[in-house]
Amino acid sequence: MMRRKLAAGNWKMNGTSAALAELEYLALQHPAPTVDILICPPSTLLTQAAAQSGSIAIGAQDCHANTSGAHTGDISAEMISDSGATAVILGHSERREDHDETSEQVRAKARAAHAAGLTAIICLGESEAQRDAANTLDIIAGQLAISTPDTATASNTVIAYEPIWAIGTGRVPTIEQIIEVHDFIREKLIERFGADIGDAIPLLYGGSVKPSNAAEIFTVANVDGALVGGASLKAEDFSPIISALENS
Ligand SMILES: O=C(CO)COP(=O)(O)O
Repeated sequence: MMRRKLAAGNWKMNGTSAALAELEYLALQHPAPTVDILICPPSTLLTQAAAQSGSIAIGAQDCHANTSGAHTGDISAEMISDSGATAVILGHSERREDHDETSEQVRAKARAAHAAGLTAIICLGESEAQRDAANTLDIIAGQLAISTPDTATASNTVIAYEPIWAIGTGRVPTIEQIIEVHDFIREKLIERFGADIGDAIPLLYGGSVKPSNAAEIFTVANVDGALVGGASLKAEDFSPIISALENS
């Protein structure tokens, strides 16, 4: 099974218009990539980024489940699509934590994203306490089952495994731990969606991915790319991660 490979950068709440120079520089370094490249800047930069990102696709970091209405401060999937972006990160642990987002809400948002023609990147991950209590696979199974809508296909959905304790900490799971969770997610997707779709949905690893560890992480069969935070902010850091994925 040849799955799409994806190097995705999540800028989180970082970047004013000056950061677009990094995007331009990254696009210049990868004019004809052999993997998909996606940058998710803050929503204030979506339109400008999409207009000048060349070979790099642009995504948002959240959307509302409704198409429009009285939801001050929120943006809809249709608005994201209208900006020129093609994807949206949903259910990131920082949103689950900072905004009390539930997996039910993530599923509604993913449905809205699909309806607007966006790729939904659905994030899952256990806390350190949950891992220590040997609950990782239960947590992942629950988040995956509830957060993923029935509208998921191999072309509109990506699942990202991001252990919370590995985000921004410099701590990375062992390769065995990554294999265990990614194989488990793959099995659950095939169980639910059948082999054609379940085997074709790309799975990303996220959490302290750096140029120094990317190649090793990309050796895992069910790792189809990465969702990168800190190391996606500078082209000089993200570029070697893209190259590692291209060479994997
Ligand atoms: O949360 C992440 C990407 O969504 C990972 O962040 P870091 O790469 O900074 O650990």
